[in-house]
Amino acid sequence: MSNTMTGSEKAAAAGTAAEKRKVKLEIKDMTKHYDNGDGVENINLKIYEGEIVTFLGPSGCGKSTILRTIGGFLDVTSGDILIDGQSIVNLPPENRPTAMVFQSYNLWPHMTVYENLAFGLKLRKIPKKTMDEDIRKILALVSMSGTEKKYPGQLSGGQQQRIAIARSLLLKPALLLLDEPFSALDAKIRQQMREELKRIQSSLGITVIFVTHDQEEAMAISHRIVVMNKGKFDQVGTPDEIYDQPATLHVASFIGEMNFIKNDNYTIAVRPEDLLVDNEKGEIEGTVSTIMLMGHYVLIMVLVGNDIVKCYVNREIGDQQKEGKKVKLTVSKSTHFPLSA
Ligand SMILES: Nc1ncnc2c1ncn2[C@@H]1O[C@H](COP(=O)(O)OP(=O)(O)OP(=O)(O)O)[C@@H](O)[C@H]1O
Repeated sequence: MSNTMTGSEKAAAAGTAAEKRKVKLEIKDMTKHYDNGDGVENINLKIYEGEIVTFLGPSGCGKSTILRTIGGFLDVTSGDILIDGQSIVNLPPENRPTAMVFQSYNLWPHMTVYENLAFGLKLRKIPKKTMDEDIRKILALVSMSGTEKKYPGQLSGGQQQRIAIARSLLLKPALLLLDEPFSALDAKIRQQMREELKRIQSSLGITVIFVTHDQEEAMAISHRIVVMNKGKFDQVGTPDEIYDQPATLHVASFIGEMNFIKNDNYTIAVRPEDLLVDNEKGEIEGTVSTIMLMGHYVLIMVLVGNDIVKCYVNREIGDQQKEGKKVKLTVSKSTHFPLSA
């Protein structure tokens, strides 16, 4: 995609490309209410072949509920779910063309890696020669060649999760469902696993639905993100679109760093990197309260009225500032929300 495109042009281009692709999953007016009334309401969504779509939102917003209704672990209250144009809501999980990977790897501890991987294939009566070949290939794909004889207890968390993903992929699902698959892993391994997942997904062209409450993870791996809040969709869009044009205050506050500056009519949402800090020119007056060197950039906290406004500036500009000094800020890009929103 051209670097000269604006965020909205990129989003439109991505949208057009998505429209041309085959719809893999369609959720139509789906509602799932638990007995206590909690759940999700009137969910509508199309996911296209070869996409990674992430459900992102705070704990309890309904991400896992939707994933489980797709996987068949929960019945829907009303509405329909279709994969490749066929309704799946009346099928048990084992008859759906989906495979689910959970946060806890769910490998059988008494079985070797090979036996864990072979289990589902044996149930499908796949001939041994084909099975061995498939297992060899999938282990290579998840960078775990040569581990066939190991037991899960002899593998690290990240390695166990690679095997769990390999096990799901062996069943050649139409849709791979991943429920917070990396949240038990430490930060560095987690980041590696994101890259691995993207590589695996693009080499197989498989359609993936990913659930996380980690916005950075969602931004890093997704073609599109569904931002959820209290059982509903707040916004569905590409990472660029969600970051540059948040549709609601919730999306604006949930994704990335954001300042909220109120005037008489609006709340102005402005990212720290979209504020220019100057000694003379600028529309907003404030006083530098703190300066922090963050590595390749500097965080300047500016007191505006009673609010602290965060600004990211380069080191050259950072070096010109001093705590206690009066400065002026210019907003280069922002989103306005009515005060009642
Ligand atoms: N089995 C259940 N019975 C009753 N209510 C439930 C049940 N499972 C979930 N809920 C409620 O439904 C809502 C959505 O829960 P869900 O687990 O889908 O959220 P989530 O976004 O996946 O959260 P988390 O990130 O914590 O897993 C919450 O209010 C939760 O309390």
